[in-house]
Formats: sequence, C-alpha cells, structure tokens
Amino acid sequence: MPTLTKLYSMEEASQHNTTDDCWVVIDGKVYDVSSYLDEHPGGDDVFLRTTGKDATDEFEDAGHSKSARELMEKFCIGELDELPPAIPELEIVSKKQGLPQKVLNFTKQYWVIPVGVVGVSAILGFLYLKKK
Ligand code: HEM
Repeated sequence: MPTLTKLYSMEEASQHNTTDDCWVVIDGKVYDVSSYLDEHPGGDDVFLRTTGKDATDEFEDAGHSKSARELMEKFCIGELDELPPAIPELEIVSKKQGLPQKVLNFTKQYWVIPVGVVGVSAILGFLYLKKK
C-alpha cells in the first residue's frame, strides 16, 4: 500500500524558527523538533541556527550515534518538496528575425532599385530629346 508523505517547501519549513516551534530539514526530510529542543544534548541553538536551510552537513559533522538517528525518526513530519530545476526559457527566434537588420531593410526596399533605374533613364531620355 502506498504511504502518504506530507511534502513541505523550504519556505514553509523556514517559518518554524522559534524555541516553541522549530523545524529542521535533514537529508530531504522535515523534522519538528519543537518538543526536543530542551533535551537535545547539542543544545537548542544548533537547531535555531539551521532553520530555513538543509542541516544535513551540520547533522553529519556532529557525528550522531545510531540511537540518535533512530530517535530522530520520532520527529519526522514529512519530506522536503524539492522543486525541479528551472528549465531555461526557450527563445523562439524565426529565421527572418535572425537576419541582420541591414538585409531586412534592403529586402523591404527592393522596389527602390528598378524605380531608380527607370527614373534615371527617363531623365536621361528627356535631356537627350531636349538636346535634339
Ligand atoms: C531530529 C534531529 C536530531 C536529533 C534527534 C539529535 C539527537 C542528538 C543526540 C541523541 C545527541 C547525543 C550524541 C549522540 O547520541 O549522537 C546529539 C548530539 C549533538 N547534536 Fe544532535 N540531534 C539532531 C539534530 C541535530 C542538528 C540538526 C545539529 C546541528 C545543526 C545537531 C548537533 C548536535 C551536536 C553538536 C551534538 C554534540 C553535542 C556534544 O557532544 O557536546 N543535532 N544530538
């Protein structure tokens, strides 16, 4: 039968950061240690210092015994809801947009060349006829 694990965000866990209400996150699991603060052999300040972040390193550095690891399961209230890494937004650029602006401008004004040629020819023709 599947077990229902409650998921908490780090943001939510970080809001429990007082001596009356204290949560710690160790190795992806969330522990409500509020009732254990006074009894913890390592003191309550170590818990308060690690709220709102992953305390795995600090927990491991203290070299906790097997019995301490068994005891901590009593305080486990759920797991950390780890968000998937953000997928960078894809920028959709059409080939046309990728072309240099100069080329784009030129293609927009392609009519200038034939009109220019016709205009110059007309002027030259007019001058030629006038000379005659
Ligand atoms: C639910 C979580 C925790 C439980 C149940 C727990 C329990 C214990 C226990 C039973 C001891 C006595 C030594 C042993 O048996 O290993 C201990 C010592 C200690 N703990 Fe924790 N602990 C927890 C989390 C933490 C965290 C998150 C830190 C650090 C941020 C920490 C820091 C220490 C330190 C520094 C000692 C050594 C105290 C000394 O020997 O002077 N503990 N802990």
